[in-house]
Amino acid sequence: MTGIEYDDFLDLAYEPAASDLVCDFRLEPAEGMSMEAAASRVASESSNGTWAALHVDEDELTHLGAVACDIDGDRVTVAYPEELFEPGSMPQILSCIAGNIMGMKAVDTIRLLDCHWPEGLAQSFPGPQFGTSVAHEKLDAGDRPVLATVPKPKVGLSTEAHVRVGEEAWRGGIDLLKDDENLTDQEFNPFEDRLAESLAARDRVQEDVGERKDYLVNVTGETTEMLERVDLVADHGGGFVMVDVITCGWSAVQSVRQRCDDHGLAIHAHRAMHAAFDRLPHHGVSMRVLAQIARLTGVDHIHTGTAGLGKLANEDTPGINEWLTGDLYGLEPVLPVASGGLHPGVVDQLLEALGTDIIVQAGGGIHGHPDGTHAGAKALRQAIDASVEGVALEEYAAEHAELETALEKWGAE
Ligand SMILES: O=C(O)[C@@](O)(COP(=O)(O)O)[C@H](O)[C@H](O)COP(=O)(O)O
Ligand SMILES: [Mg+2]
Repeated sequence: MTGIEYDDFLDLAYEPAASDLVCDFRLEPAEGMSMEAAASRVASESSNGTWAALHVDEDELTHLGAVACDIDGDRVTVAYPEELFEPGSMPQILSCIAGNIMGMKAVDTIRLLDCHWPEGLAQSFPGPQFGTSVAHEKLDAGDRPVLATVPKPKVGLSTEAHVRVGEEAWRGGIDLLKDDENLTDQEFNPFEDRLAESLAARDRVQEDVGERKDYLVNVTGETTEMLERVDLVADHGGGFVMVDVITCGWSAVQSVRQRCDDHGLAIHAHRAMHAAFDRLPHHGVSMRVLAQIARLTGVDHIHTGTAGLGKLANEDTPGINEWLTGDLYGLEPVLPVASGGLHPGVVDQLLEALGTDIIVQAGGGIHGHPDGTHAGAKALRQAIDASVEGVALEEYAAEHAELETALEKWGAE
């Protein structure tokens, strides 16, 4: 017989094995609880332990206990044996490292900060099908950022109006038209009509301007319905789908990835609701970890923030982007998306902070242009061209009226 109790899950001399999944947490023990005691409870409850001491027949047990192996201030490192996990199942992994421990009384707060993925477990996931290569495999962005726009207002436009706005933006220099997160298949703008007519407009524009364009159509919905929408996108000749990965859940993302593999479609990951997990610095799951999960499960692009330049709060965009594009056992890199409150006046600072291997999305920053969508799109493209060429926006604006008007309207911050 062997006994299993909380103290068995703490070993500060333990060196993680190469095959272990190693997670970094920030935690505040409950009043009267030591950091060691709290750490052992985190390791226990997130692997195979529980609050009562257990007595199990040695012959009947596979040792799957995690180990709290380092404590540094409010940081605790826990190493998980790979046998604990079902290869290729993100929901199962999260049920361990971000499951019940998030609600334990033993800690006042707990945040999963970072994960160090072992090769075996990482490679049990497909990773992106295209990743950063979409910029030249599916579009003609070359060395500049890919440009995207969401028609605004977010919802309520008829299909006809949506397509008109898209065509104006594409003709103004935008590469990707994108649905907003709350536009799916509503009566005022039904999914298949919107899809078919937008792609027809895309084809007209491509014919005229000689530059590839595409559409990030939002397929988000019930999983079976979502997979049928993915098939429809392929039937109509689209190259991309958009999925809201947090609201859908990772198992749905994994199903969409498989279906997109069949059709050669790229996946744009929007992340509505991410802030419910990552906004509070002492609790939840960091955006860094959410981005890691997104890369493993196979999205090609994901929103990661604007390095503080936009309207939404974000954490460590440069660090997350570095992880998304760095080496990971041969998995494709993910193209980060900067979006939210952006306009031509901040483009130079944005590229300075995040580089050019990104997607820049502007909705209000294009459709709010005083001269309308087409001028707004031209102004954003001009700001990008100026910044890539290293010319100051104001100087470039002197020769480009649309950019000049945008700078007058929104300034350079
Ligand atoms: O609805 C919006 O707010 C946006 O369409 C941006 O519109 P604007 O360009 O008009 O601001 C995006 O959903 C956010 O950028 C998502 O946030 P994040 O990129 O941080 O995930
Ligand atoms: Mg939106």
